[in-house]
Amino acid sequence: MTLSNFLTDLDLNMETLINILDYSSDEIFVLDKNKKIIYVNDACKKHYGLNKEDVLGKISLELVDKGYWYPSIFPDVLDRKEPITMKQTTILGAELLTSVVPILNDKKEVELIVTTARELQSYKMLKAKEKDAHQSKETEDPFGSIMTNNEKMKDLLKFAKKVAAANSTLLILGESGTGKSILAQYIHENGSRKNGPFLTINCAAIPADLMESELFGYTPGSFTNASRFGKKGILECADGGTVFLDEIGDMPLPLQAKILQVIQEKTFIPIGGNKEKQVDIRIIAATNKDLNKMVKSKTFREDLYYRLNVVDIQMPPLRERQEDIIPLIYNFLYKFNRIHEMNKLISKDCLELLSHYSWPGNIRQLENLIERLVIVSDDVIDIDDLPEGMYNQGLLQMENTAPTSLNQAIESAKKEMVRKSYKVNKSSRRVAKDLQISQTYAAKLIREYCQDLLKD
Ligand SMILES: Nc1ncnc2c1ncn2[C@@H]1O[C@H](COP(=O)(O)OP(=O)(O)OP(=O)(O)O)[C@@H](O)[C@H]1O
Repeated sequence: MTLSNFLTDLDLNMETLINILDYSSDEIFVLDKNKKIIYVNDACKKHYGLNKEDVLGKISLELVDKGYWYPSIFPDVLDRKEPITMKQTTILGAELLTSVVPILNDKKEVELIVTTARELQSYKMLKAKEKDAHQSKETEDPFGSIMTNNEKMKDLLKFAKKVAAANSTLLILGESGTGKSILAQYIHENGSRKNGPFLTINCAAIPADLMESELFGYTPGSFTNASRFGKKGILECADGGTVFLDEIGDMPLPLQAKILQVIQEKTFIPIGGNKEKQVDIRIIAATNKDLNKMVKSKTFREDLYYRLNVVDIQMPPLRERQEDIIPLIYNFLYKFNRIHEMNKLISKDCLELLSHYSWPGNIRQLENLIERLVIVSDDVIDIDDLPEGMYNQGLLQMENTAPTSLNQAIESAKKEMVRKSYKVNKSSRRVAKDLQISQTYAAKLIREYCQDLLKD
């Protein structure tokens, strides 16, 4: 069979073509002469965590300004009117090799700009990013290693950057798994101590006596089983840097008193010692407990609470950052696909359900779930692969998100009818007939509402 026969048999209409382009693992991106994005394929989701609808019609510079990718390549192409290939980094940490080809009209003016972008290497989520040599100041990724699309989180990160510069003690509050530890690290990396050590102790994970020796160290022979050389504690090892006291709400009261002295006097005495040691450290503490309540019940020292609470930062739970759920899913999918040498995809229905789930364990729960799904699911992670409780709760939540306006209700009825009809009829011509609309309009609605079905 020749290629042309094959294409004729395929009934290669617009729908089929768009469907084919969405299968491409490379991103395809088309701009008009005003730098308005007039086409993008499905790959934009995994590269930027954005749906096509969020991208189409936007001026490319708006997305560059929001940090979705850098450096910008289009000004150069418009200027030079010749193809350019360059390395770019996206907001999700994907490294892309991007080729841009300008299409010129008879007058040698740029009519269209066609871009293809291929992933170069794994997403570098949460690792300090080396700045790309081409990266200009204006297009610099504004939040470094922490990824977010949520406005409240962006404000929080700006605030964190500001307080990073000061040397004050900080308290980070928030539910478990919301990213308190990585925020502490972010603050350290953005402050004047960034070249010093960043050491963490998890007060909930180690017994009280061990915690004391870990923090303060001990002198030679100070207790049975102690090393005869003694040992430096975390406070001393972190001199010139930052100590992160994770889960400080679990620190025993006697140790709270010793930490208070470190904060106030910058001095401490190692276990078994009699000489004070001086340290230059910044303390950042975090907890998911209600310290105020603990102060009232006398399980947390009031004076320490006020010393720690000079500046506090409240991490929002993931359920209040709904726009971050899908990008984070793609990040972790990418990460675990690479770690486990897999190439799993995720269905649109599954994504929708997960974005309505309440995530009580926040980002850590999401990360663990995606790793499990990458390992246990078939080629495409689907709703059936989810733990039952999650499936039921997500579904319930989706059903409860009922339309709140007439327009939304019409939109959702339209979507349901188009999807139903397309599932049965499988072509825009038959859908048009079924719903008594023009074929062009039917094709448009199918593209809008049935992307996932087009691939079946
Ligand atoms: N913005 C983010 N982008 C990507 N991954 C994140 C983000 N925030 C948190 N994570 C990941 O989620 C997991 C939990 O984050 P982290 O340990 O910082 O949370 P936590 O609030 O300190 O948790 P806990 O209270 O249990 O100590 C980590 O694996 C972290 O890498």
